[in-house]
Amino acid sequence: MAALCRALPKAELHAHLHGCVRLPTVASLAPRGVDVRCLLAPHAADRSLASCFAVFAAIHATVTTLAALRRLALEVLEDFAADGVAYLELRSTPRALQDADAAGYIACVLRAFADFEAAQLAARARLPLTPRLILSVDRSASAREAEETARLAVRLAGETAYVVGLDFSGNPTRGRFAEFTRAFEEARRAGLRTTVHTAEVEDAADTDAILAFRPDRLGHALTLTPTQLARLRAAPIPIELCPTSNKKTLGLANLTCHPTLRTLLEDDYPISISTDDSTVFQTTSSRELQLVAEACGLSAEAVAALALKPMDHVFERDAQRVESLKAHFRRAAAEALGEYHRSVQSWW
Ligand SMILES: CNc1ncnc2c1ncn2[C@@H]1O[C@H](COP(=O)(O)O)[C@@H](O)[C@H]1O
Repeated sequence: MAALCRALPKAELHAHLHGCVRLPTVASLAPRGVDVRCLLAPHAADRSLASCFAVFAAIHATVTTLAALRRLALEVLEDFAADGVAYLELRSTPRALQDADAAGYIACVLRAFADFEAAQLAARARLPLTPRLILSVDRSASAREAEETARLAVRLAGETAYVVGLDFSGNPTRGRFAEFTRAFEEARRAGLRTTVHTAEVEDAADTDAILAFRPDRLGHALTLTPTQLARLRAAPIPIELCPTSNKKTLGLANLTCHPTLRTLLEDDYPISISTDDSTVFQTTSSRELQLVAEACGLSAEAVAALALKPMDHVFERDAQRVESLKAHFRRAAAEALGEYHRSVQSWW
């Protein structure tokens, strides 16, 4: 199953740039006074939300220049491509660096995307990765900052195909979606797609406000009340599930205790399986797929279908491109399944 999951083409829809950085890079860049030991193995066992946010603070204190950000972004793209991710919606929160403002930060990430694609083309990559960017609004920030981020996202979406949406994330114990609705309405009016971290911790009123807004996708959606779940079943909004992240932040013994995974799979609800923060949770897109397959006893065909499923709710705006990506996915998945069955037969 591990080999099949690695070989399948994957679409990663929920990955935060700074949560996916390479550890050795962060360790080598960390300035004096910034302790990055919280990223290392023994500490990684504790990934409560509080621990995650301590890690993000250490990474942000390390990545303070455009050169560091560019290196980081290129490495993240390389790592997802090496894991067989063919379509990636990476998200990141614009912030000022020592040598750039928030707009300069995003311009740097977009240049890294373009350079990465040019390098793939030159290398004639067999399964090239299509990168897209979602700008994140941090729920700890002010409504004014959120509106600036929304306006930046709208402007850039008019200038480049790379920018496809607006996300709401950050420490879920802070802020409320209702304070930021204006920014998200502005983005939606301008044609941008929206995804909102929802019910990562228990907060039924916040979840009600998010569901009333009806974003294009929901992140996590873990602590839903029965009424909220029924509402979603009646009118589905695709959910981005991040199994290892969910297991760790909720403190679950294993994935079979996940509050929604099995029921959403059984309902054929629109979901995507994602990493959230591949470094913080020490995982990959392939591994997340494999963990779900093992926890839910999926057949090889069901896993291949699950890998393809997110392509139905990507934020890519070019419909023709989505269709050609899907065709590409189906061909590559058929090859991976063929190889899997051949290897199982020869094993017997
Ligand atoms: C664990 N679950 C999570 N829940 C909520 N927000 C999260 C998150 N994981 C990451 N982020 C958000 O992404 C930022 C890091 O990447 P960027 O600096 O934006 O590239 C974090 O600071 C947080 O705001």
